[in-house]
Amino acid sequence: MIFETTYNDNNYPIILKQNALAEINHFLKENEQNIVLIDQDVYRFHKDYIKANLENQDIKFITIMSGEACKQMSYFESISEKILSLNINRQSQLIAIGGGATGDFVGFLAATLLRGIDFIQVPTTLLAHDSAIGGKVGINASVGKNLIGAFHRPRAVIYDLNFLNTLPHTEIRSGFGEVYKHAILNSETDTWHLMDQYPSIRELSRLENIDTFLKMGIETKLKIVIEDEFEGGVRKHLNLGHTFGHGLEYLTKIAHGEAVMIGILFQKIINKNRNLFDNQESIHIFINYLKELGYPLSIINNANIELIFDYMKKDKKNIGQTIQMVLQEGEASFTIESVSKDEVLDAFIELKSLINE
Ligand SMILES: O=C(O)C(=O)C[C@@H](O)[C@H](O)[C@H](O)COP(=O)(O)O
Repeated sequence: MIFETTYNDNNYPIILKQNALAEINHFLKENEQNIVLIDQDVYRFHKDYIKANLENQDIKFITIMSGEACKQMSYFESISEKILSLNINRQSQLIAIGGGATGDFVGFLAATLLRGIDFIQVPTTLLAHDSAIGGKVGINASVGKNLIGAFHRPRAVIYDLNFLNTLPHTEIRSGFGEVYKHAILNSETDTWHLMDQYPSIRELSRLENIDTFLKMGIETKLKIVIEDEFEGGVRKHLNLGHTFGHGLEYLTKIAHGEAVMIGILFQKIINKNRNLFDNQESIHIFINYLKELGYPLSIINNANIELIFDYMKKDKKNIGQTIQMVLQEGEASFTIESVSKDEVLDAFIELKSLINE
């Protein structure tokens, strides 16, 4: 499958298929530096496959720390210096091979080195079907996630489904969180269809038909980011589950998409308390589903809501001193609303009691 963005200019393709990696050769620059920055674990597992697919065997590889660990300012500085020591110029390009964190980090290097050079996203996880598209790139600050960043479009996204075969369960659950989010944003039909296809972790870990749902996710995301690239309005909906999720993730270090799924649950409780889309029944169905898939709900028992709330106060959607959350008003209908501290504390007490029922 090939998708193409439909901006006014600088469009890029998203190539999604088994063995997509070979397509990268069409995007390598002749007589310029192409530098691969690759998650060290991905390099360990897949270096032979990756190198076998590259026609230019002189490409420089730099392995980087795996996962969120790379998204630190000190690491950003050291890798920047390393790349600059290779005498790059504005025609050079970076190639990010790894999960969402790798893409965010390498994209931010590309956005800032020499005030901006090209980069290619080669996502290797389920989660990265979301993060590789739309141009959000960045690193973390000590006070919160993704607080230092830019919007910088990739030149191409090459999504080789072969990489998904070696993902551990946590990583599958994490990516599935974003797939699920896209289904909710899209329609109730897609959400039920997804739940029917993957009723438990057994079916989910086989990832049968996952390309159908990745297609749905990518189409959903593309529609939104093309309408509102810089997150002035509708793009905020893509942050569903992230206000609480980012706080929980940063505090507990659980995987991003696992935290987002718990953030979606938190958002459902607030929806119910405001008589919006959810009710007791829909929340119970969702909790049971999360349990079937093995999401780490028990992490909530020892989480400190005051600390999570401090992270929520740093969320980029906030206006003035108020926390803004994505809430659901109806099927595929979302709104951004201010949420008070009392409301957050009440929802957290309810969340704790519901997961332990
Ligand atoms: O693309 C977007 O916009 C999103 O919000 C997608 C999110 O799933 C993704 O995790 C994103 O990186 C979060 O962005 P942030 O602005 O909340 O840091």
